[in-house]
Amino acid sequence: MMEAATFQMPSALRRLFATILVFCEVTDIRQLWDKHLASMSEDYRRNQSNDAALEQMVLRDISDMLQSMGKDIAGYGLTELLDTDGCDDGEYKEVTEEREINVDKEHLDLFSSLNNEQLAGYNDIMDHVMKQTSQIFFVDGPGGTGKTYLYKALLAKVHSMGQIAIATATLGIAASIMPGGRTAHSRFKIPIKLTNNTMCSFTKQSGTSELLKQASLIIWDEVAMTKRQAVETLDRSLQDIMGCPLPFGGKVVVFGGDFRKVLPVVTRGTRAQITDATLLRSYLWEKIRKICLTRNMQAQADPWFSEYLLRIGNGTEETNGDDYVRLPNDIVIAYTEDETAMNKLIEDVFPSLHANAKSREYMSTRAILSTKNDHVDALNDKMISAKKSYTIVSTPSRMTCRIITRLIF
Ligand SMILES: Nc1ncnc2c1ncn2[C@@H]1O[C@H](COP(=O)(O)OP(=O)(O)OP(=O)(O)O)[C@@H](O)[C@H]1O
Repeated sequence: MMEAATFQMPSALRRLFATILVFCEVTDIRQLWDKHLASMSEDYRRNQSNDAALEQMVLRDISDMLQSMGKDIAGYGLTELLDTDGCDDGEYKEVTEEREINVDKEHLDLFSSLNNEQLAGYNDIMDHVMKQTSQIFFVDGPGGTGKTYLYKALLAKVHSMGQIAIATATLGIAASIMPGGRTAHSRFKIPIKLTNNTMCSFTKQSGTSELLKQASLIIWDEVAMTKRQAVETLDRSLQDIMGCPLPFGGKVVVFGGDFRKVLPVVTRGTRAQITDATLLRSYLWEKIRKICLTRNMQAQADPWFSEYLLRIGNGTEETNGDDYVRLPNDIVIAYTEDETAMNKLIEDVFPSLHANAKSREYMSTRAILSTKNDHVDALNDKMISAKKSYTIVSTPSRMTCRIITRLIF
């Protein structure tokens, strides 16, 4: 934390703190908290001078992150997180925050560039928003087909009409790319332990309840990764606060995701148990209207690759007896004992690197992914030792899907 505090933003420090809580065995959490609270709250201090309120803001952010990792901040012996579901100046904080979300002109303009599939979905959803008629949607599309693009266009439209649109996602990273996005668990206060009867933990008089009542549109992305019980919990709670027996209390709800990707985590679960935990097995599934996006907007320049990915995701690509898919030779760099393969990988991903190393566009649109830090270090060392002033980043990036398959075998 001390090292990170010297060069990290406060939000990154808070994320690091939450990660340490979850994955490390800290002997004195309180001491770690006291030592780094000031650095973790630097950004909030600009608008908040009261120390107690400041501490609550940091606690709330860390609590949200812990919640997205399936943990409860109450179990770490930190200062108690007060329930802020209060009403100031006649309006709840949750509602004010949502109303204050700026409408991004760029996002409003996305409407004019939606492809046919996106546009059909957009019109259908907006039709229900305008008429306020109950409907659940599921935007089904493999990665790169423009689900987020569609959500951004929808959110901008609803916000521009002065109405409330709630953007959530199962994962924090997916939520963060939507305006006002929060993890679904923290936004809807979904309990960590789920049964077939659980309810969200907000009360009918709370700010969260008021926000949901006022919402014209609710978006929940990457829902394929969450357990169906979490979605069903929201369904029950919305019916309860709206006093309406229709799904989600009659709200317009848009789910999105891709069941070809990662499914919910079921500890030591069998394949059948994992499948049973998905939204596909929920009583809600048959009530959901599907919007299918099939055109890969990210890989437009490479239709073969986009179709290949689709075939793998759909399970239609030929496999051998053990369910393995053979990668075509032209996207594989064959492993060699010496450094030939590694050199080829670098040259393939970073062609004419020396000439382009100072180009932000060039460097930010390519990366080599590696499963191990040791390999990242080896690649970095190799490039740095060639007296070039750049590094390979090992973070997963949207631009790297082509590169993932170019690992050395
Ligand atoms: N209609 C469109 N016109 C131009 N670009 C588009 C369009 N739709 C999507 N894109 C671009 O395609 C890329 C992938 O889109 P997006 O991130 O929305 O896909 P996604 O389905 O959410 O992917 P993932 O599931 O991996 O998150 C982005 O760079 C986006 O800007």
